[in-house]
Amino acid sequence: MNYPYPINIDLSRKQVAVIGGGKIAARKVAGLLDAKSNVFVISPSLCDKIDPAKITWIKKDYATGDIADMDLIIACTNSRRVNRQVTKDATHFQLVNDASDKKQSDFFNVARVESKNLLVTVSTKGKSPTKAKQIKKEIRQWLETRHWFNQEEG
Ligand SMILES: C[C@@]1(CC(=O)O)c2cc3[nH]c(cc4nc(cc5[nH]c(cc(n2)[C@H]1CCC(=O)O)[C@@](C)(CC(=O)O)[C@@H]5CCC(=O)O)C(CC(=O)O)=C4CCC(=O)O)c(CCC(=O)O)c3CC(=O)O
Ligand SMILES: NC(=O)C1=CN([C@@H]2O[C@H](COP(=O)(O)OP(=O)(O)OC[C@H]3O[C@@H](n4cnc5c(N)ncnc54)[C@H](O)[C@@H]3O)[C@@H](O)[C@H]2O)C=CC1
Repeated sequence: MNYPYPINIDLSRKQVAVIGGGKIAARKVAGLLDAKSNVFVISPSLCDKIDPAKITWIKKDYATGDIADMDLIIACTNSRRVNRQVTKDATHFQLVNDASDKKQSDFFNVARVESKNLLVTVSTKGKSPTKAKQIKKEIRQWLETRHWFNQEEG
């Protein structure tokens, strides 16, 4: 992604589909629940890091048509073929993240540092997620030395 357009999205009134129920799905689901979105997981299995009480679990293999009513979609099965099919099935008004192939993604997830009054996000434009994670940690260490970052008021 050479020309990213950064935005913060309010997902609290949106339906988000996560295809796949493994470790990566668990990370994406955690962020989506923090954002108060309505999460639907489409997957035959669910790892123990995803609480079925907090999502709608559609217990099946992905099939065309499953994402018809979804606003935002994250494809993170361990099959690149299935993930690619999800991108193919999406309409032009749905945004898809293919966690296994950045070239097939309309949007990327970002690393973040957050407090009550501040949100700092980090992206390497898809070049190195591990580097984004490391830079996030360094930014957090610096921010934690700033009084206003830790302030609860204001
Ligand atoms: C393009 C993007 C799309 C997206 O997922 O949105 C993407 C893609 C891919 N990631 C891969 C691997 C890893 N990703 C992580 C971690 C994170 N990845 C995240 C984002 C993004 N990852 C987007 C671009 C971000 C940017 O612009 O910098 C973070 C920041 C946010 C989040 O996931 O929510 C989160 C850190 C969260 C945090 O700690 O804060 C780790 C490390 C770890 O898990 O500890 C590894 C293993 C090490 C390695 O392999 O490098 C692979 C290869 C998969 C394979 O092997 O097939 C692909 C596929 C590809 O590159 O095509
Ligand atoms: N973007 C990112 O941050 C990262 C992405 N990845 C990618 O994510 C993929 C998934 O990784 P993990 O979660 O660790 O794999 P995993 O093996 O833990 O989980 C895979 C999940 O996909 C489900 N699944 C398989 N076929 C399916 C189908 N037809 N329909 C619906 N669900 C199906 C399985 O039931 C399982 O729940 C990796 O293969 C890799 O390509 C890996 C690391 C980081």
